Amino acid sequence: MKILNIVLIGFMSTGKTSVGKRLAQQLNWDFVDTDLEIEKINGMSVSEIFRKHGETYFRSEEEALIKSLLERKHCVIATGGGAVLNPENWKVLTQMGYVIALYAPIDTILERVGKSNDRPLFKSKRDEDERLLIARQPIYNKAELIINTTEMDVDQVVEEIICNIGGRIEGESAD
Ligand SMILES: Nc1ncnc2c1ncn2[C@@H]1O[C@H](COP(=O)(O)OP(=O)(O)O)[C@@H](O)[C@H]1O
Ligand SMILES: O=C(O)C1=C[C@@H](OP(=O)(O)O)[C@@H](O)[C@H](O)C1
Ligand SMILES: [Mg+2]
Repeated sequence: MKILNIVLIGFMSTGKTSVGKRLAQQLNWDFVDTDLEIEKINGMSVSEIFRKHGETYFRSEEEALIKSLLERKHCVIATGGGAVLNPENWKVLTQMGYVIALYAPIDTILERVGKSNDRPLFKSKRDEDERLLIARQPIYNKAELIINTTEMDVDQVVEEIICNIGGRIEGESAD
């Protein structure tokens, strides 16, 4: 099966946004980060949306945005970490393309988030954050490809994806 779009899922700070941007550049595809699109539409950051309107509003914006992507092709889509918890989003995203989960263990995630955490659902408290990671991981594990990014930098993750997709890009000839 040819790949029409690539969808990146996974926990906060596993690298979806950074990898997605670079992967799209390499493939010469569009890059869509669902959080950035929601920020553009609402004229404020995700954390401001959570503060002013609450998570329920953010999730409805996320669902509407993901639905609006359905007809797109040759896109790399970086989702927010909670997007695939909604079965409607899962349906659209799996229909759109090849779903890849990025994984990192909690200590790597804490290092990557660093001190400048602007993620409303990330508490920078190891036990609490790990509980959320463990609760969500079974959903991320439903992806067609899971990449453990612990020992990899962003370029290596991009390389791994490009190697994995091989000649399966839609629009490329089979030879
Ligand atoms: N493979 C990696 N190795 C080291 N740092 C990374 C890696 N992937 C992402 N980062 C860093 O981690 C932070 C969060 O990355 P980001 O792409 O925003 O993740 P996500 O979109 O999954 O939340 C950023 O500072 C980014 O530079
Ligand atoms: O995991 C989540 O529920 C969230 C992840 C964030 O995106 P990243 O995964 O890109 O940090 C963002 O969508 C929002 O803060 C909620
Ligand atoms: Mg992101």
